[in-house]
Amino acid sequence: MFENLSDRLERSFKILKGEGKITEINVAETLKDVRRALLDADVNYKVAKQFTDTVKAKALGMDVLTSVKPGQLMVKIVHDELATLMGGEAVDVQISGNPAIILMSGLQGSGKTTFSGKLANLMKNKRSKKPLLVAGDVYRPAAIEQLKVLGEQIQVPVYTEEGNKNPVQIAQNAIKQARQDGNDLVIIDTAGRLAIDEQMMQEIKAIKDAVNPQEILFVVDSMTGQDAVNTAKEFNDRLDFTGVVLTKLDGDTRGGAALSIRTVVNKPIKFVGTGEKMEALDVFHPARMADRILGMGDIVSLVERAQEQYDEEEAKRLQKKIAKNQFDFNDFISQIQQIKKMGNLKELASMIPGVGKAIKDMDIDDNAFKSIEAIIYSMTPKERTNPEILNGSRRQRIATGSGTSIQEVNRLIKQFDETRKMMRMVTQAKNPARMMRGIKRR
Ligand SMILES: Nc1nc2c(ncn2[C@@H]2O[C@H](COP(=O)(O)OP(=O)(O)OP(=O)(O)O)[C@@H](O)[C@H]2O)c(=O)[nH]1
Repeated sequence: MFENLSDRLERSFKILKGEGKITEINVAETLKDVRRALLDADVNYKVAKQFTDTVKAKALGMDVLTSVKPGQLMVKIVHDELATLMGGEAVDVQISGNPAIILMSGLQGSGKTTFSGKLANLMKNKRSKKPLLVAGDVYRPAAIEQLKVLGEQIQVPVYTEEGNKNPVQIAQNAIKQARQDGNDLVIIDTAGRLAIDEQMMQEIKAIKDAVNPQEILFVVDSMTGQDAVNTAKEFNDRLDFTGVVLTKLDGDTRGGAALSIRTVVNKPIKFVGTGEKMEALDVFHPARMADRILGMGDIVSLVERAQEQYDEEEAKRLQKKIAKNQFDFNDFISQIQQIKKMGNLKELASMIPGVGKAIKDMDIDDNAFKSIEAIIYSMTPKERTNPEILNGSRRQRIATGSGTSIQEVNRLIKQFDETRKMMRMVTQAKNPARMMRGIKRR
């Protein structure tokens, strides 16, 4: 995401970074370039103009031209202004109240149902909440079904009233049910509507008035560009929502909506959706997003993502096995699964500073682990726990079973052996002499 914008901005700053050639003229030129880049990324015209005007004023105020590193100072000013444009500080979602009630709004297909599931999952796992999901789309039976499937997947109950066509009643009944069952968070998914559909706009307003939610989140597909900003405005006029959720930021979006929405509706962006999986949800941090736009990477989010998925118990168990030299193919595959849980590989790699641009045209296959998994799953349980018994004929059988080649199987087993040796050495590192002997033997 934002690739075009970060490329363009980087190019605009290049002139400024060149030594000794900075003049008032090329600062002005750069800012013109910045504005053009913003407009091309689908940022609202007024927002882009206001942005460059502010940057200019700040640059003059700080006497950029006579500073030691004018180029870097300009980048910093633009970075800080980008963060301010997107709201400055991260704003948390309100979950006080028992039950706390969160109402979803947004256009058809914006990703409301998927986000409702992701939010319930996050609240359950990270905030120790007991959420209840409510299927408030009375028009599309498939939408109710979709929510039920998600609920099952993340193990969160879903309240439905098939046959009842009154979403206000459904929402009220769901809240009663939540009180009875001790659910302290109610997430109400509603029917996707077109802003111009008066009846449907009245309906969601009626739900709001009846249940008085702590949060009304406006879910918007970031790929819709300028339209997203207009729709946000219409929904905000009617509902006075409390926050914005940008979905599909993993897609081929130009990102302008993210930059404009905050200014246009003056409501914070609270979450961003970055994929179809239930884990693909990030709390929105303006400064980190500014880093990303300027190609500085987002290492903090990457570390957080790793920590979230890191299973301490599992790590302890593994450590013990490694120490006893019992690390086997079952552990190997469980490690792969942990990495996969962190999300899309290309997206993860692009959070590393400097890597985003380098890999933007590269095809990083999310199925990179597929053949490894196929090979391991084609082993018998005995082979997985005792890799030593993998002789030639067993390897051939595994290759056939997994639809790979004997070379691939050999390569994997070799890699596995090396990993095991390395692990063993690291655990012996407390005894350097033994470790050195180990290295010499290799
Ligand atoms: N790549 C990507 N796809 C997403 C994301 N969020 C949702 N989707 C996909 O977008 C499509 C629409 O999402 P839904 O959650 O069904 O949208 P909705 O707003 O509930 O749609 P209606 O039920 O028609 O109102 C689905 O195929 C989702 O898998 C995201 O962050 N990234």
